[in-house]
Amino acid sequence: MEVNLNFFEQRNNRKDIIVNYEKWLKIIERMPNKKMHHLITTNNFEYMTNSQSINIGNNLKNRISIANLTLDKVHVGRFLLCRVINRCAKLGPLFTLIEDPEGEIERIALYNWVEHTALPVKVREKVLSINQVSKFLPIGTKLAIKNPYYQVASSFDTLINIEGPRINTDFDSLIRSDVPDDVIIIDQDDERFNKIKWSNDLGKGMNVNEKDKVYKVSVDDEKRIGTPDECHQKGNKYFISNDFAQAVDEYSTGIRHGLHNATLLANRAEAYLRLDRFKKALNDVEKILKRDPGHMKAAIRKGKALIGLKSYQESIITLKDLNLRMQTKTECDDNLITSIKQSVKELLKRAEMFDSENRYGRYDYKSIIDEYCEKIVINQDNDDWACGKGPRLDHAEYLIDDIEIRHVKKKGRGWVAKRDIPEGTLVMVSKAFKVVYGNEAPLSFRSIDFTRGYEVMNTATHLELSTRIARELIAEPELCQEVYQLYAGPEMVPMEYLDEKSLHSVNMKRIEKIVKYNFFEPRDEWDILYYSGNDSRLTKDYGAGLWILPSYFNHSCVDINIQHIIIGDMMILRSCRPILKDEELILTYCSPAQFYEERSTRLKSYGINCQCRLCEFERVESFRTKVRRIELFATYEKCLGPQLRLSFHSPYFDPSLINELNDLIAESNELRKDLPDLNFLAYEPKSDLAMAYVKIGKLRQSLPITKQVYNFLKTAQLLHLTSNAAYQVASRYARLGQMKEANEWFDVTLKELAEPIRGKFNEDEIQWREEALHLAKKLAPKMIEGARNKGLV
Ligand SMILES: C[S@@+](CC[C@H](N)C(=O)[O-])C[C@H]1O[C@@H](n2cnc3c(N)ncnc32)[C@H](O)[C@@H]1O
Repeated sequence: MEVNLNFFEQRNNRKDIIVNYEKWLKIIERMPNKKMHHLITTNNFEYMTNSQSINIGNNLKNRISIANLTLDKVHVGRFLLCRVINRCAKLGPLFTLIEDPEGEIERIALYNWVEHTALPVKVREKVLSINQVSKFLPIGTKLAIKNPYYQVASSFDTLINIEGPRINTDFDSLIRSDVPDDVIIIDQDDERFNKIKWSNDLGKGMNVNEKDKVYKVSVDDEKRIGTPDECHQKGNKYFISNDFAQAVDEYSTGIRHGLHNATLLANRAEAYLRLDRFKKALNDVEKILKRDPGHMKAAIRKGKALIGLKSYQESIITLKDLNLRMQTKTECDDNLITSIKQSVKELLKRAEMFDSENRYGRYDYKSIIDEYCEKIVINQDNDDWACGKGPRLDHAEYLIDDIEIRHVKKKGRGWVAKRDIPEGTLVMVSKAFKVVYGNEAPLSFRSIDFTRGYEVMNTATHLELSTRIARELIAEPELCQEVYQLYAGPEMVPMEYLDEKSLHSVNMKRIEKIVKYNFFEPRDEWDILYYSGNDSRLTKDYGAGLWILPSYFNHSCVDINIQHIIIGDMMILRSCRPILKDEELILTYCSPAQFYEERSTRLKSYGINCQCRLCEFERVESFRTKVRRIELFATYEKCLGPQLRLSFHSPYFDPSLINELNDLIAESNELRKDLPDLNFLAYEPKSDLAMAYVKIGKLRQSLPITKQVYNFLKTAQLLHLTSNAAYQVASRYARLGQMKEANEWFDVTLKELAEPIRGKFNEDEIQWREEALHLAKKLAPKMIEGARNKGLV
């Protein structure tokens, strides 16, 4: 990392460090809760896991002072004796200022410590005020930090800066510890440390008062415990402001002190539902219904909780029963009853839809795409989803009965066909276990990982994903096994060898590995956002998500038989060619259009030595051929391509470019003559060649080349590009006035766009065009606008 190290040569003096720190605390104090919440979400930048056991007693020989810390070094086997001299703040880690006995002071960041050591599970997701968090380490608390890491970190200001740090200027020094067991709180009476003289007085009122020393606090401690009624009101207040976790806390306090209170339980159930804690919601409503089977709100919430728990049939029974009871309630048919009747009807419809999706794979793709387009909108001013949770869609999962997970030679587990599967079959619909979209990684950590230098990567998104998975598992430990059974790399023992305790406890290291080997990237597949002028982070940063069942598909660069499409948080997987009984189902983890070196570097990081047709061929390709292909590519990327793009947009087109393109294509064909269906280098120059002929008015010459591009993309299975290629053929026919052919090719375009999502249209389907057009209008509005101008729509 290129950090201006001069900075450290003139370390700020004690007073400046304190003043800066306090200024920073003030900014945090004034920050709205919502933004704080965004900043606290990343909490795991682990630099080491094998903490060394150090004796911090005997003669304190392993003690190191701040002045002796070396930058960018983990001081393994040493410990830093220090005491807290200011208040704490928690963003990702817990930050505070410390001084050592020599009187040197420094900022410190304790990662994971609050989560593992001090904070009750139920308050982990909350934003803690500086006063609340300062109770963990009151001023004067003495600490021994084992294996301290003196790090170059972003300055405190940039931690809360929307833009993130400006490399080279916004860096500072920081002592950090990632392993909670490395942070030892020293008892005031610990004799080993009593003889140590501290060069500074903490000053009046700064000595730690034993009764202030609260290492395990609950946010509730601050409040007087109210009556059930007060808790109810407070809970409702939080509920209305969408703070459902806090509302649950209030209702829970009320329930604890008010024995059985149906209203509190019903409200808490609704708050749990909003937090997707369906089991807890179900528990609450079951308690109510046991005493009062006629409690309508409880019955509705039971229906909702059962949908959340994927017990669709049970939900339908509950809701139908309620519906029946509602019909008889004619005598008191007031507004409330009418609105409950309406809710029950709608909920029942949803439960029936989920049931049909889940059992038969019957999805209404039109409404799914409508829902996606509605939910993907981002507020222009604040980068937040216009629609609450973003494009997380409300649908059930589906798994065909014709496939199963089996052991596959040299690949571990994989999906295998139990029977023959025709092309275009829906084999699976999966909802993300957790997903982080490009705009959701915490602001200041989005594109730069401070610990690993300048590399711009999606690691911050991966860490955010790991953190969210960990939080989910903390709340629902029974889900651990679902996640832990996924491949976690060669260095992690398979789940079968984990003991009972490990099967139910959150293991961040394992989660990070699982994310590394199994993540998928949700992206704007159809450029809807791009074309709608939405310049949000979502168009630039890919997100990352974990989908459980799709994680068992193995990879091949080419000749795949499964195509996967991500719509919001929903992954749709279809066969893209016929699959035979006992054949493995494979999809691709990377684009075959990349060079072998790029692909194999990425695949190596997954431990894959790919044996596909393309990799096998490219591995033995002569060095000369390889170099020539790279040269051709460079010529196209750096010279010819940009020149062409300029010419396409200017009134004059230089026809000599056509010769250059033809030469380049001919040579790349020659280099790949043994594998013509996989000459990925040629298809972009070929598209340009077709366009060049259009430009000089030779449309007839352009047509066969455009068709070749389409056919190549189709056989090479670059299926996300085929609809656009088909559209080029249609438009060229339209320009020639051959409307019959133009319309035929526009039909191909619509099918290429819609079929990966909704499956093959039947030959005799009359309405197919209407449905395909509906999807195309939503997903490719720009293309449809063009088609309309050409008289194709
Ligand atoms: C997402 S998982 C796929 C399921 C995995 N095979 C399992 O047993 O859970 C990815 C891992 O599967 C293995 N894998 C996937 N495709 C492979 C291939 N073509 N050749 C060898 N190993 C492969 C690699 O170990 C890779 O890191």
